Amino acid sequence: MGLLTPAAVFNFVGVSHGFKQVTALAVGGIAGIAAFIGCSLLLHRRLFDPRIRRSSSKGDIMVLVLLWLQLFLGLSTTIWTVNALDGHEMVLFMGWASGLTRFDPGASALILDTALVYKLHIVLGLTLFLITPFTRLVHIWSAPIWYLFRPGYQIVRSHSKTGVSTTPTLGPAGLAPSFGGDTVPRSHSESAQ
Ligand code: HEM
Repeated sequence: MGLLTPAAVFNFVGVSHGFKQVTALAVGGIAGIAAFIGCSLLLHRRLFDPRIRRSSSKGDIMVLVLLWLQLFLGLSTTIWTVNALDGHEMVLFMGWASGLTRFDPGASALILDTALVYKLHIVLGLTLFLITPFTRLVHIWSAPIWYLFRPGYQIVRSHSKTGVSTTPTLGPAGLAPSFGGDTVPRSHSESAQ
């Protein structure tokens, strides 16, 4: 959003380039660190939890690896950005982004002299958009408002009469995980949790 909003809008509302740059660095940096920690945990789980690993396609793993790399590159840009707090580099990126929306073939010339890490981050960012239709990332184009209105068919575990643990356990390789208790649709469950 920040890159695609025309500079004239920021000028109109009185937000200077320096203020926008520092805000983007601070807010984006904090959000980026949180996302990096979360993505690392998810990637570790997907790679090293045997049950999750068995049900993951190559595409599922690739998407997480690319997102992890993208976050790493994005956070790395901050090392360069702290030396450009007046926002002059950010103005170049904004010019490049608005050039893209106008199909301006000369847009890339604006960012030719910026650090390599920005370019790697941009190439990978655009690649993530490119692979979206072929991976699980496709869900970013859906607006899941229908979830608010759908009937309750969430699957939950019933309480076992025998007192046997209902903790999910690993089934034989290649099969779905087995559960200690019966699995029943929520609408039939006596005590939906
Ligand atoms: C085509 C897509 C993308 C483009 C063009 C892009 C561009 C940029 C640019 C120019 C910066 C430097 C901003 C500055 O100077 O302050 C940046 C920073 C950053 N980007 Fe991206 N990015 C893209 C996608 C992504 C994605 C998908 C993620 C997360 C997975 C991400 C995470 C970050 C982070 C954490 C920072 C550092 C914090 C900040 O400066 O705000 N970027 N990005």
